[in-house]
Amino acid sequence: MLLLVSPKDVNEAIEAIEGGADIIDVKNPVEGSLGANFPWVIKEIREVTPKNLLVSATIGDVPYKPGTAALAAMGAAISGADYIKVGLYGTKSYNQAVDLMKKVVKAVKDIDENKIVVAAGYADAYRVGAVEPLVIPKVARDSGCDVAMLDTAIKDGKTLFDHLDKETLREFVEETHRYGLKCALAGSIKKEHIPILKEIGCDIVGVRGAACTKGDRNEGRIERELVKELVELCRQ
Ligand SMILES: O=C[C@H](O)COP(=O)(O)O
Repeated sequence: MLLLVSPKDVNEAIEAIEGGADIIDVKNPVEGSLGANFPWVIKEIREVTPKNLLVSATIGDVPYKPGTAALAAMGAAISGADYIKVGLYGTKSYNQAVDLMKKVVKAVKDIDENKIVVAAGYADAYRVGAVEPLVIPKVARDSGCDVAMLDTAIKDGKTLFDHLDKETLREFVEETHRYGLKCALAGSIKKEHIPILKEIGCDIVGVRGAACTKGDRNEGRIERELVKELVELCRQ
């Protein structure tokens, strides 16, 4: 299982790289769960990241505005992101989510068909009125994405597993794999969750809080030693 770590600046990215993270996921936590960072931060992080490591960038917890999302995705791709993650926050149905993701896929793949597009839903979608998490694999498949992902929308200490149980997450993973796509799971993941995510066949686990000082995704900073511990658990 690969470890995706979400730094907010270049110094945190260096800690994630030195700690052995597989995917460096540029994020801006003050703008929300999947908050977008600035193009120049993505570019700077791409420049310090070894070529063999993937750089991911999230374009935000996006409203149902396909034009805005497509343009933001293009910006992330041009700034050097290999992975472009979209938080399906304002899309209220399967049809809206597919519509938006199709436009994002077109914008990104027109630049480089090898870039990876991630449709990210929320395990706690019921708390924010977003599209149901179990619809995300079909959204990803029907819009031409490469990865189906879940995170949590509200970062209040509740984890992915507080909203969806292991068997439901297993269904999510298996459906995603049936469609030939990869699966990423996140949401205040702690060390003890990693063996469970491996057991259900998850391909990529995403973390920020668990890699930060005192487990605090907002006030803490990513530390290489914490990243190393998480990497070891993913490799076991
Ligand atoms: O993409 C993954 C997120 O950065 C997860 O953040 P978190 O572990 O603080 O919930």
